[in-house]
Amino acid sequence: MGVEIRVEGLTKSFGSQTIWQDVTLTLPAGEISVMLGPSGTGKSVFLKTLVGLLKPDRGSIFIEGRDLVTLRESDLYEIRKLFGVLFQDGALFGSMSLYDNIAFPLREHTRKSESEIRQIVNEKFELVGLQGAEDKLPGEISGGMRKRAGLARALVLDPEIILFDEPDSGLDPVRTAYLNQLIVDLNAQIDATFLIVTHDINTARTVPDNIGLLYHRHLAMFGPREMLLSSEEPVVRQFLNAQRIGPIGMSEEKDADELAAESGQELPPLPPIPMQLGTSDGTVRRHQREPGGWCRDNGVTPPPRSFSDDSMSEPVAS
Ligand SMILES: Nc1ncnc2c1ncn2[C@@H]1O[C@H](COP(=O)(O)OP(=O)(O)OP(=O)(O)O)[C@@H](O)[C@H]1O
Repeated sequence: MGVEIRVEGLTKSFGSQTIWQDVTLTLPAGEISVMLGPSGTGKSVFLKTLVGLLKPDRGSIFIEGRDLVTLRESDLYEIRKLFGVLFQDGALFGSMSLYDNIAFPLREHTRKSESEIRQIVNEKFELVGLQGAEDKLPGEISGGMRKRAGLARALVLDPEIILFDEPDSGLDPVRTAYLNQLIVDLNAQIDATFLIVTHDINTARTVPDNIGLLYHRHLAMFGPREMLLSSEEPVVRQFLNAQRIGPIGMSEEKDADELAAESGQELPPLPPIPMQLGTSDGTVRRHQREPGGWCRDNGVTPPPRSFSDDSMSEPVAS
């Protein structure tokens, strides 16, 4: 069914380098959330902290009423079983067939028989559309297939929460579109809580229920997709619309001179809010919101032509 993750006042640093501080957000149960941010803002560190691989300096991560940050290693082990993680490169063992890679967590963490394992592994192969590739080695398949195999492995212990670390990295736009569709279909089928770290603006604009933006060592905003896509907040507006004008510079923040030079320039209008990507068979996800619902409920007028079919054909350059 998916579980809620409530993050409160989370702060992480390495030595004297603060990565982010005071991050507070709730990943709603069963919903798809995306975390965005310029390179190096600590998105991967955030994922690793959620799953308990890194310890924060301060703050709490509540899952099912327990604070992960204060748990002993033995209890943390139990909570970690709720998570499936798709790492950037799939993190597959190069010398094992895809079948053995995907069976690995079941052989390591359960006492299931080989025939039970076969049944589960076959089911996951089918779920990610990799039937027939069981005997291949990771080096023999394309990057897109490796991501699918990594996803099948992340699913094998039936997680309640799935973390995707840049699922689209290294994929061409067509493969990214297929993977995004798989993510949405999967969410409809298994109803787990999804968090996706991505750089891909089109993914961020169309796939999730919620969007977060890490910037300059803090969480600039987190909330429903329509809230961020209609936001006039300069950093959010610049990032989600892939524009040069705004506070984000080439390496970090722009300095005062750079900002002054831009001060007379008019910002391009907000592009239409696209329709959210639906499931491939038309079934409605349990947490899917009605298009325009957030804007209407909050008295926000969305940009012209939002939520129309032609808004889908206007991808934002990323
Ligand atoms: N184990 C570690 N020890 C010390 N510093 C680290 C460690 N892991 C990450 N960092 C630093 O934390 C910062 C954030 O890294 P992270 O990989 O989370 O960024 P990111 O937002 O995911 O970047 P990108 O979008 O480029 O993948 C970087 O400056 C990185 O060098």
